[in-house]
Amino acid sequence: MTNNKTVFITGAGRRFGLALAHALLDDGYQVIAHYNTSKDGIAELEQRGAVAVQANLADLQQVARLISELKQHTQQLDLLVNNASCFFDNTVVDDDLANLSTVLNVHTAAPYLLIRDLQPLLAAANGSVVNITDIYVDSPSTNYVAYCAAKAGLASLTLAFAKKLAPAVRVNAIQPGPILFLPEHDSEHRQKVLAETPLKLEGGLEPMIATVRFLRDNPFVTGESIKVDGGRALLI
Ligand SMILES: NC(=O)C1=CN([C@@H]2O[C@H](COP(=O)(O)OP(=O)(O)OC[C@H]3O[C@@H](n4cnc5c(N)ncnc54)[C@H](OP(=O)(O)O)[C@@H]3O)[C@@H](O)[C@H]2O)C=CC1
Ligand SMILES: Nc1nc2c(c(=O)[nH]1)N=C([C@H](O)[C@@H](O)CO)CN2
Repeated sequence: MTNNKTVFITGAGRRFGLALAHALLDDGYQVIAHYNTSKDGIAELEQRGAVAVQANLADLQQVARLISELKQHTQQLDLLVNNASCFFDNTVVDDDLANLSTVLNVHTAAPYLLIRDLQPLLAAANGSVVNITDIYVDSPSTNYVAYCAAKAGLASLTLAFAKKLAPAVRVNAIQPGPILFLPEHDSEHRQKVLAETPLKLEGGLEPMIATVRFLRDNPFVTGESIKVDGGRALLI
């Protein structure tokens, strides 16, 4: 059963983006799922009727092409979720300056272009944008300096576009904490993070999905940023 509403999710091929895409398919949305390399997850979504679009968001020419492709698929956009992210630490960034551009483009420049150029489709639906930032925006990690700066840029875009696009379009953010560790995160890292997390658990993806639904469905919230972090922001 479709609700005749359309969502575009970046980074929908794995982990949170993939889970969110499945949840919005469950809600009856037409899902346009962006991916860069995760084809397996995307194939699952396509089997459920989602439309897949590929782009490396580090390359702003590909972002421009992605926007053109999107406009061929739909004339309205009820929800845009800027989720794509590359969690590069200082070593990765300092080893290759191209990675610095990647971090800044994926987290800040690409969302800027997507919101700017998809604004007419969002306004046509009185839609909204949800930007996925990070609790590190307010208390940057010294090990992920460029990543935190780029996410802070996305947080600033949230406030600016909330002002600029009102009343037709709402723009909000979610600041995750430890929702889902990476496979490479060892027990020592996990224990350290959970020691800094008052609720003492890895949040999982459902609290994030519930928060996207809250921001999507609440007509009187814009320019807001909600922490979904088990309280970890209190201690870092
Ligand atoms: N997991 C956690 O505990 C936390 C997560 N967050 C944030 O929550 C969001 C979801 O987290 P999570 O699912 O763990 O994220 P992941 O790091 O697992 O995945 C991020 C997604 O971004 C996409 N991506 C990465 N680089 C590029 C690129 N150059 N071009 C296009 N797409 C790209 C990937 O696409 P593909 O797979 O197709 O290559 C992937 O689907 C992210 O924004 C993250 O920063 C914040 C704090 C904690
Ligand atoms: N793109 C990603 N960004 C972030 C992740 C992740 O897995 N992918 N994870 C974190 C958390 O801090 C996590 O590492 C807890 O240690 C931050 N951003």
